[in-house]
Amino acid sequence: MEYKIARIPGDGIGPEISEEAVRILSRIGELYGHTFAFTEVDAGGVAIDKYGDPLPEEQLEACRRSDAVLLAAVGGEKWDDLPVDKRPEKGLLRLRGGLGLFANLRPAIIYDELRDACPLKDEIVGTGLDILILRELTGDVYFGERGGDDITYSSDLMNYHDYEVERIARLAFESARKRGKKVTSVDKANVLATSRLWRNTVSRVAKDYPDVELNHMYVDNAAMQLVRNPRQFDVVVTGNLFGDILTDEASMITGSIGMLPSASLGSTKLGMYEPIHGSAPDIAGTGKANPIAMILSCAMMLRYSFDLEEEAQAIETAVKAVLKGGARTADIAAGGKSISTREMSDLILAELK
Ligand SMILES: NC(=O)c1ccc[n+]([C@@H]2O[C@H](COP(=O)([O-])OP(=O)(O)OC[C@H]3O[C@@H](n4cnc5c(N)ncnc54)[C@H](O)[C@@H]3O)[C@@H](O)[C@H]2O)c1
Ligand SMILES: CC(C)[C@H](C(=O)O)[C@@H](O)C(=O)O
Ligand SMILES: [Mg+2]
Repeated sequence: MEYKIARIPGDGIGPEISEEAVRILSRIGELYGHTFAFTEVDAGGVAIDKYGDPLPEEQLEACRRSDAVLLAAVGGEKWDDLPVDKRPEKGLLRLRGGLGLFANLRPAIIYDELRDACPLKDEIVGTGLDILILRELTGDVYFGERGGDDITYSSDLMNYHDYEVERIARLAFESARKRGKKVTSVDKANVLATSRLWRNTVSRVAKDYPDVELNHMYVDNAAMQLVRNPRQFDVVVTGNLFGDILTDEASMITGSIGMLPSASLGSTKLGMYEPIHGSAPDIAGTGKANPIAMILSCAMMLRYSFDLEEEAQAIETAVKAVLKGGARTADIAAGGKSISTREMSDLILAELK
């Protein structure tokens, strides 16, 4: 069967890790008899340089015509002086909004093999820590009206509708049913009206899931609890901005931001898959980038957009085996010997037999 993938290499380390994703998927295709047909799509800084727009309409259309989108990362210092609506990151937001991808799944899983890179090793290594953070992705302050001049006054409107909260809350309860049967909803309902709406809506939806335990937590406390006792969490559901921040934190308690994949889903099978990290301009071109978050994002794509569970697990098993064998990129080497981006993906490829 042929699967059409829109591939967005983007900026910084993006093209480097995106290339590794193609190698891994091509091997999966050979092994299991699938064809992955890639169309390269320009988005982010590279598209600003080429077309003066971080996501020209025809690039978005190419994504719409695909079965899934594989995005590496966008952004970088070169475009840092641009106003928010013209920046590379705006291209990413337009992709998420334009494709209707309201649910961002960010699994934070502990790899016991990474013990030395894990700052909470004594608390969580060997405990099977597995948190699923569900981040609402097409609402909140990211998509609200903006105003001002960036110098004397500026504003970003934070807003949510009940239906936007309801659909992500339902996904959280459905996911929890298949896992640890616990949902923690994170908000700032002691201060924000949007969080009052969030909390009321999640509580209402919870009535349809009496078998799932629900607790509410303020975001500042959640940030602290993630470090103090991450094992209390099963599924975490939260808004766009809080989810952005908490997932970077969650990645670090499990070892490195270079390890965390994500799936952005909507109401159709067309999803977008991307590592949670950015374009890492500080290591771009050095061969130091960890390709694992990108490679695990491919596994999520196989699972959620293509229903290829066995193939998804083959990638995940190969990654685990390589980590078990001791291979480390610099971010997970804990000061020890490290290998390059290409060497890491060569090892993962070799495990895919
Ligand atoms: N999805 C995306 O495209 C995305 C996500 C986050 C940030 N960004 C953009 O990326 C640019 C840089 O942002 P930032 O520096 O705040 O965050 P970043 O995630 O790019 O980097 C933060 C730190 O983590 C390291 N890091 C990130 N990914 C790594 C990997 N795969 N392997 C090893 N180390 C890795 C970097 O070297 C850096 O020290 C900004 O323009 C930002 O807007 C894009
Ligand atoms: C680059 C930026 C727009 C993006 C976000 O804030 O959603 C990133 O930080 C992420 O986590 O995917
Ligand atoms: Mg982020």
